[in-house]
Amino acid sequence: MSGLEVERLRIAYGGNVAVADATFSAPLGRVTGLIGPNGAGKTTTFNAVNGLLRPVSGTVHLFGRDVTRESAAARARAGLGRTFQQVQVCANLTVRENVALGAEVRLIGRNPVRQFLAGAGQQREVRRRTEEALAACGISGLADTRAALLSTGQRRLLELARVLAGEFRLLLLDEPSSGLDESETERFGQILRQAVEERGVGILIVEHDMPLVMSICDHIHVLDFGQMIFAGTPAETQASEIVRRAYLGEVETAGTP
Ligand SMILES: Nc1ncnc2c1ncn2[C@@H]1O[C@H](COP(=O)(O)OP(=O)(O)OP(=O)(O)O)[C@@H](O)[C@H]1O
Repeated sequence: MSGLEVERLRIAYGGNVAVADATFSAPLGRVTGLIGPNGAGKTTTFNAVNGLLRPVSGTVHLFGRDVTRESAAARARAGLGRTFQQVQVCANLTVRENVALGAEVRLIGRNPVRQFLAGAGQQREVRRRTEEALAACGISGLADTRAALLSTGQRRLLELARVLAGEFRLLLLDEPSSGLDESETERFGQILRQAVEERGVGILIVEHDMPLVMSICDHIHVLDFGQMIFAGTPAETQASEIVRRAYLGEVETAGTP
């Protein structure tokens, strides 16, 4: 089944067009990269896919359904997961409690009465998913630690574990490796590949860390000044003269793709 399909998406802030007629897809069972220089329109595109921004024109299909007019909450219920550029965790809860939130929202639902009445079976399932996600992200040893005490890298892993504990079918990741050191980034990449291969989910990732992008993506789309300028495999993207030129001003800071 199809994951995300975006067609001729146009997004403007006031009169300024930030994304111009972008067409791309992110199928299930694949890691798809969305890259481009600073200000290219990647986060703006994510926000429109997610439902936080309304496009001027164009369509967003999720799992074969047109969700262009649907809210962010409805898209989340359909199976769209997301992390943000700024890590968002509940600082006063423990790592385990944070991760359990991800499992509870999807299993028990939004209705507080249903949460109160959640059966033992559901609670067991929440616990199982929580422990599984903690282990997958290598943070079981931190389960009882308050999130406020974690390093940025550990918070990133916590955020990922919370999403993995839920039931998303397609995950949007916005610069997930920022704040991670090299070995944490490598582990992060392995966790993502594992989720795709074992659960058949799809991932769309915006990321500046080119070694990570090149090692985990099956397919890459490149944005520049709001336009899709290239799409191809990691090897094709690395070899592309068009992509290289788009990145020229950033060679020293981000590394060329
Ligand atoms: N809230 C906003 N209001 C007005 N213009 C905005 C807003 N957010 C982004 N822009 C503009 O839209 C364009 C695309 O920005 P966007 O943040 O989507 O790019 P990006 O590719 O995610 O950049 P980065 O890699 O730096 O995060 C930029 O020109 C930016 O200045």
